Amino acid sequence: MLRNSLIGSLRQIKPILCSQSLRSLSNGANSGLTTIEVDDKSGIATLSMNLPPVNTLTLNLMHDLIDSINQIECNKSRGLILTSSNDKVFSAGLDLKELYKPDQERLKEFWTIFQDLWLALHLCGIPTAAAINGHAPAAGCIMATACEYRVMLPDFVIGVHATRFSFLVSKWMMLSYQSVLPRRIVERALNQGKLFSTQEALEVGLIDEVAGSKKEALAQCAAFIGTFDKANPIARTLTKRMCRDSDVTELLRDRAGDLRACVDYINTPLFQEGLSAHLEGLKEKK
Ligand SMILES: CCCCC/C=C\CCC/C=C/CC(=O)SCCNC(=O)CCNC(=O)[C@H](O)C(C)(C)COP(=O)(O)OP(=O)(O)OC[C@H]1O[C@@H](n2cnc3c(N)ncnc32)[C@H](O)[C@@H]1OP(=O)(O)O
Repeated sequence: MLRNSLIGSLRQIKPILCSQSLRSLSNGANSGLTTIEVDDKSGIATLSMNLPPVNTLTLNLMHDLIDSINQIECNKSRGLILTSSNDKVFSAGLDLKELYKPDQERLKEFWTIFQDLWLALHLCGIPTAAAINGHAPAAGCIMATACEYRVMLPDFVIGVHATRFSFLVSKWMMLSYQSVLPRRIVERALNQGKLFSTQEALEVGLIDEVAGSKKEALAQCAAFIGTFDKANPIARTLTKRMCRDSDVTELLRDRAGDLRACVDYINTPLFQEGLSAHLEGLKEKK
């Protein structure tokens, strides 16, 4: 709902018709795969992904994330921290099972909701930060880069390793990565299929800080959100959208074209064979 209004006019202040009262953050119509906790003192909302074992982005989890982001914005929270209830994995990225020999209509729905989630995070009017308390490969990394700040715990990996399995990424996914890292590093990392360790991610600037524990990561994210206290919230939101306008427009100008290209690519033998080998590799790990 919110996203549609933004798609109409990116520069407008979102015409939110939110009737919910502050802090009444129930998970209403969603599947309960996310939880929202609002800190009474700071007014900052922590949004946790809670889909065991590894927070794969299924249709339901993506739906719940979008719903939760909308709720948090509507309830005038001061900021949003995205994190995971799992202490080893932030998110394993897209649900690979949805991409293997897919039902064509469901695949379209799946890719469209992934586009929606990316837009929801990119256009979120309030300050956003990711407390990356576990591995964040592929779309897990893309979600983190859609936030404004990233704090990560040691000894995990983050990055877009798509080429390792003959996957490609859409241009808007690359732009997210490129909004955080210099283009030459993105080009190399994407082509290599590189997963950065926490320390490497800090050194290249993919993350902003390292934290010793989840509690510290949440505190560091909250401190970042606090840095906007002197900014007028409406001016801040409009400025954020202006800064992100070209990346968002890249997707919005031809969402249907992106969907077609992705569906076509996912159906190729090259993609399906790479995916099959990757799924086998995940099984054999055990
Ligand atoms: C021009 C047009 C452009 C065309 C582009 C179009 C489309 C291309 C699509 C490209 C999109 C890319 C974005 C993505 O996000 S794709 C997803 C990539 N993600 C991964 O490869 C992550 C794989 N997972 C892991 O590496 C590990 O699971 C881990 C996250 C490091 C966690 O390790 P660990 O804690 O040891 O857990 P397990 O490995 O044992 O996993 C537990 C369980 O979960 C299953 N699983 C893991 N990840 C996924 C996944 N992404 N999807 C589905 N299932 C997953 C794993 O198989 C285990 O299952 P079992 O317990 O049943 O064995």
